[in-house]
Amino acid sequence: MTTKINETKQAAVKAVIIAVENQQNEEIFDYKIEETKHLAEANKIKIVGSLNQKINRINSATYFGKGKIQQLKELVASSDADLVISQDDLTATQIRNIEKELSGDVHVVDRTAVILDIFAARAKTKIAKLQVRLAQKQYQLPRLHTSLAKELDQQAGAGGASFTSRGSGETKLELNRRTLEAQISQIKKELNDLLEAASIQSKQRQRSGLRRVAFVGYTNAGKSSWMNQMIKHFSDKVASNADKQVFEKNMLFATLDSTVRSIRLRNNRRFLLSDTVGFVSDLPHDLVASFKSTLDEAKNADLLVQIVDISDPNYHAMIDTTKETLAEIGADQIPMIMIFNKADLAGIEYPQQEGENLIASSFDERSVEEFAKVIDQKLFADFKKVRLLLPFDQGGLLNRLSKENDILEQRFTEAGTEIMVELAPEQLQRYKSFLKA
Ligand SMILES: Nc1nc2c(ncn2[C@@H]2O[C@H](COP(=O)(O)OP(=O)(O)OP(=O)(O)O)[C@@H](O)[C@H]2O)c(=O)[nH]1
Ligand SMILES: [Mg+2]
Repeated sequence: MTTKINETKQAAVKAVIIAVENQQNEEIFDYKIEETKHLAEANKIKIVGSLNQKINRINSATYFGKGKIQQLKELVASSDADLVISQDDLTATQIRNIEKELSGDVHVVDRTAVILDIFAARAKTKIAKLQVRLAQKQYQLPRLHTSLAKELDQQAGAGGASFTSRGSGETKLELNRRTLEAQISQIKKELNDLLEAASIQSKQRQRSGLRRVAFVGYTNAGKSSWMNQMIKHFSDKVASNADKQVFEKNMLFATLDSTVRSIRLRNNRRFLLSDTVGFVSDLPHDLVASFKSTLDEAKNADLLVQIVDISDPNYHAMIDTTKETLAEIGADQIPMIMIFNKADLAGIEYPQQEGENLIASSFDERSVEEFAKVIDQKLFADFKKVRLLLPFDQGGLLNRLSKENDILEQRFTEAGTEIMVELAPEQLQRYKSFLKA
């Protein structure tokens, strides 16, 4: 029976959430506290209490007012908490002042720090790691001279992450602004080089003329699961990694990189499908900025498919969160349909079309087939079936067309190759001189 010892050894960090409630956030206040709880849990932090104050203005020195800080002290002591997590971003002064009030080893962080921590722990690829490092450093910059800043740097340097769950041994190293700025530009440079190499691929895709669809939505809604189902059933087996599945897991922010796969429907219509990072409310601006290239996958899509976990009681708020994040990355004008996913858990009949949207489960083959139909109708609605006559010296065109479109008929005549093909409006424009009267 060593479990007891193991338990104490790995005892989770215990934290108290503090939040300010005002007219702007009262409607979504509970949802956001709930969200922070989940974020903390994802970092193996146990929430042992929460405290909120109804004030219209946050105290610039101590976040809460005087009396509330007193209550916080008592709560932290009685619940034996090691950490305080603020719902709003804190300044260096606020962190320092609250920590002083609490004394002892209790640390104060904000929700943004918790999110950065999760991202740091999840990042696997070189690009994702650098993107997180960049966001961390930028977050650190205005918070220099707090205990957090020192520790952050120490952790990042060691390749580790967690700065909400404190390790022991604080560094003596005093970081100055210039060192940090130099590190930031170094990371940016490294990242740019890597992204440049990667963007050659994405430019090639852009030029390919294939329609692009991106899964978007709240974290853990099932985007990667849908991606994998589409790869399994509709993969266009031309590229070497065409069948390669993506990582899906019941955890927040399982996906930090975007993946693009070529999909071929049963009627041979083709498009590019991408899976990308999930959203959460108030995603830190630094993170959004450093994940720009990853999020561009959504921004450059012709159609967005928002995956919604309809079994979650907060799914309406999650839809709003997704809408706000899409607006922040400049993708709110792109046409969008919804998959109300996890209908199996919600006890709703599926698959079921509701207007352009689908109630479904990614676990269900019929749902996947139904989604293929929905996509087919939506994505290719403006395609036109035409006959082209391509002179024999235009072999390149025929080659290109057969890569992007399904050649429905083909026959050789004296004047050239006559084909019947379905074209997108922009292709129709491009090939109009070859239209057969
Ligand atoms: N019951 C049920 N579970 C599902 C369904 N679709 C996905 N899941 C589960 O939901 C969890 C999250 O799935 P993912 O596909 O990783 O979610 P995601 O949206 O990619 O999440 P992030 O990458 O973290 O943003 C996994 O445990 C899946 O097995 C579904 O239709 N029904
Ligand atoms: Mg995912």
